[in-house]
Amino acid sequence: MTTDQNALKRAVARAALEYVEEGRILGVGTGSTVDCFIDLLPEIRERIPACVSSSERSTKRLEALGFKVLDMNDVEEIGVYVDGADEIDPSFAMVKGGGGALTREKIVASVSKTFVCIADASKQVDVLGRFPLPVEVIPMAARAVKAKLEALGATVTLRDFVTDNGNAILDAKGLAIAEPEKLEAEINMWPGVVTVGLFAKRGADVLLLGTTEGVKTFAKGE
Ligand SMILES: O=C(CO)[C@H](O)[C@H](O)COP(=O)(O)O
Repeated sequence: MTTDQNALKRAVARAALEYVEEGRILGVGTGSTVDCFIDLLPEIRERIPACVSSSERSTKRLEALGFKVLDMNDVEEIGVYVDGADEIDPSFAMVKGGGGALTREKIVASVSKTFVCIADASKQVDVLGRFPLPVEVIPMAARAVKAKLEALGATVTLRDFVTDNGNAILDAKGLAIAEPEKLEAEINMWPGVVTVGLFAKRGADVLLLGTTEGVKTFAKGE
């Protein structure tokens, strides 16, 4: 990653602070952009009673800074969820899971009112699929799910990684994802699939995009 890209990540992380609601539980995602966001949170500590987090990695970082991290089962609804993306298309559908946290990310996103995506400009695409699509699977299903992804035309690799949930990740390269919601629904149905890293049915609501001309803000449907 270049220094420029890092600067863009820090800029969108700072812009996301404005979306943190006073007195409400904050949903915190995972990744290098979110790390920048977490590192800025002490500046607005008094606004944040507690957080929920989408990974052990973010939980550790939050707790090291003195934030309370709640169990998702103790939380009914989250106001704002701030997370990154590996790709985002014009309909605000995303590919996520480059950091391996896709399942918990989807769970937190599903109970959040507003999903604020923070991303540098390199993540914006017309059609999803340039970034390999991560699929979290129960380990015994890896071979069967790999074969199904290959039948869709993907080149699939088993990531050398164990998720926070004890599962495996397949990375499917070479899919041009013209209908993300349809593909998300299809892959979700396969036996052994825990989560596909397509966030189309529940995509982002706001995109804060880091560009060389500054942070651009987009709202879904505008
Ligand atoms: O989905 C994710 C982790 O599972 C991340 O949001 C995604 O990989 C983007 O990460 P980064 O901010 O490091 O580019």
